[in-house]
Amino acid sequence: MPDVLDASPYDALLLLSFGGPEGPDDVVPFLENVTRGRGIPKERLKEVGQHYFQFGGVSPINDQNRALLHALREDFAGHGLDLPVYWGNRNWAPYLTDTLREMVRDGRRRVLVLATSAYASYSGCRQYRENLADALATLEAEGLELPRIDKLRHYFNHPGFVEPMIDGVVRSLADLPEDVRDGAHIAFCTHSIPNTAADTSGPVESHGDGGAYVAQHLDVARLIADAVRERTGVERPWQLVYQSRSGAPHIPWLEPDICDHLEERHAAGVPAVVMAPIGFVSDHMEVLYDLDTEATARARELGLPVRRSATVGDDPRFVAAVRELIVERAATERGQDVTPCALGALGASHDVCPVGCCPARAPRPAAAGVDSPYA
Ligand SMILES: CC1=C(CCC(=O)O)c2cc3nc(cc4[nH]c(cc5[nH]c(cc1n2)c(C)c5CCC(=O)O)c(CCC(=O)O)c4C)C(CCC(=O)O)=C3C
Ligand SMILES: [Fe+2]
Repeated sequence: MPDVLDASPYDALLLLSFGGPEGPDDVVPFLENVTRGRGIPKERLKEVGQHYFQFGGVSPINDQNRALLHALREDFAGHGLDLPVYWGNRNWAPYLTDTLREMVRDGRRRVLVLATSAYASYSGCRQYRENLADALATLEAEGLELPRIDKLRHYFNHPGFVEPMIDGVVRSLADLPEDVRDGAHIAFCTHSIPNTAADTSGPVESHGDGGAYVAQHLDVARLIADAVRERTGVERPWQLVYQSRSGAPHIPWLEPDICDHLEERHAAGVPAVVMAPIGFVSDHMEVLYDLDTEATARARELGLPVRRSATVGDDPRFVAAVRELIVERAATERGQDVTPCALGALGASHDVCPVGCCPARAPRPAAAGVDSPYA
């Protein structure tokens, strides 16, 4: 028998994700769910719909979450962590509200949330918290007793998130033709967001150009680049670049875009590039289309060899990291003195989002933070 791990006071984990379409008929309603009230131009939506149709209308994200769910359950069982795991999405079935209702009916009273988003920002954090508040409001209106909901801290700098990505970059470099391998640059890729959203990402005191969003990505990029240099014995230039921009062209979003970056590197004589999608937890559509399809096609036109390195997905080290994060947070909630596990210069992120953290354009209730209207 393994030692028993203590998850109390928590009685359930909720894997909370984005959700994605599972067939052609799902694509338009999914996009409507995602973009409701967000002012994304129609042209952009048509284009993004095509990305999904090109893959049979199926996003891989749901199967990736099913695999993660399975791996978490196996890992918990194997380590004596007695904590049931549920799964709900913000934008597609199984919907968060339905999952949370099921959890309440199962008698769950203290829910810990694992979001499939590792960094600070409105899109990666508060929007998830707003959707949790919406779900709680619905259950409240149904007369159900509301559980207390906490959210695990941002895990971008947890070794179980960073180490699989180091391996991934090393593997991608090894996969490049030998004559371009040592000269290859690394492009660390993440989702572009509006500059204003980046500047206000994270706690108020960390605001500055690019805010916590950019600072956290730079910290991870530096960790990976340093480890890759140590492992391969070659110093390679790297840069943080962006992808998947939407929104009106006159509103500034984080740049450079990966495709422009590849052109610029090629023009500068760089012989190859590894694209490392550090902003994402699994190989979902933003990776499959924006990097593997669009950016890779651009590179081919240029004659620039590129490789795209792996996301963590259900890597056993990431799964173990989730378990460690749970045990750590549960101990903190029980009043124990805990040293949170984190790599890099920034240290562990806060457990509970402070007031004003990654604000929305229009204030809305958000659960699992200091400013939550719920207990
Ligand atoms: C920071 C960030 C992450 C990473 C953190 C996290 O993972 O949460 C992320 C993930 C994802 N984004 C996804 C899909 C989409 N995101 C969109 C739109 C937007 N994303 C934004 C930001 C982010 N997005 C923003 C600022 C917008 C503009 C509209 C708005 O301000 O809300 C749109 C609308 C069309 C478009 O314009 O692209 C779609 C379809 C999928 C699912 C992929 C699949 O199906 O496999 C995933 C995992
Ligand atoms: Fe997105």
